[in-house]
Amino acid sequence: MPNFLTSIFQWISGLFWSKQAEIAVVGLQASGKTSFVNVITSGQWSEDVVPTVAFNFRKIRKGNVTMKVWDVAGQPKFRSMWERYCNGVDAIVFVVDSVDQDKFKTARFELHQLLGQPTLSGVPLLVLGNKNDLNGHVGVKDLIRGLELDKISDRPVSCYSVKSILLSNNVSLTFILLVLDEKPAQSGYRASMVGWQKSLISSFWVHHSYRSEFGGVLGCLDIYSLSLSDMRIV
Ligand SMILES: Nc1nc2c(ncn2[C@@H]2O[C@H](COP(=O)(O)OP(=O)(O)OP(=O)(O)O)[C@@H](O)[C@H]2O)c(=O)[nH]1
Ligand SMILES: [Mg+2]
Repeated sequence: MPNFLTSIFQWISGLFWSKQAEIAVVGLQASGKTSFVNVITSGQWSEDVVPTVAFNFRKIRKGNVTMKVWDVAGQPKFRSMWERYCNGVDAIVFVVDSVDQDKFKTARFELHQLLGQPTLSGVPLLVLGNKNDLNGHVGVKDLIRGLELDKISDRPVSCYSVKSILLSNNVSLTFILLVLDEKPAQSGYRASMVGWQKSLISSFWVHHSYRSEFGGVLGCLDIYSLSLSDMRIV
């Protein structure tokens, strides 16, 4: 195709396929939120992270996807701010340190308290159990139980076990789009999930899928090894 036709084609397909999303990333301190956001925005893992004060805001564009990201601080004194940053977003990303099981109770409390805010009703939730490169981490099954994700019935919920140090920005964006594409059970929903699951399965080594076991949680996978170049933004 001549160049100008390709450009026109890209412009038209951009109109139909472009996605804009705004997300808020919350969770207890040191769970890895800023590390994850660094990966989404720069595609690179950085060792030099400092505890966030209040929040960081990032805007990124990749392919047809434009995403605004609020990376909110997790120390106790900042948690009352979470609701403000989550208000109006397309998805809440809740990051948990999957090794630090002593903190699950606090994480569960803070998560359910947040979701109980009337302003956030129905906002899709993506839970990332982070740091699965470390010994002693728990998989999605225990995360779902520990955080009582199966009790959340007023919004789409997904849970993935990951290591932010090994994600690429495509992979991270794909997770988020995955959540945004999950609709409450209705006709057509299953077909779209099957498509997504297939694209995930072809790109990842998936060790377990508990989807059928936990009716309330739409997508949940333990992801241990990734082929970083495979994920495509659609
Ligand atoms: N092993 C391992 N360490 C990680 C991973 N993700 C983050 N970390 C480490 O966890 C620590 C905390 O990471 P941050 O990204 O600052 O955590 P945060 O959730 O932003 O913390 P606050 O800003 O205080 O709320 C850092 O030492 C990171 O290097 C991971 O996937 N694996
Ligand atoms: Mg941070």
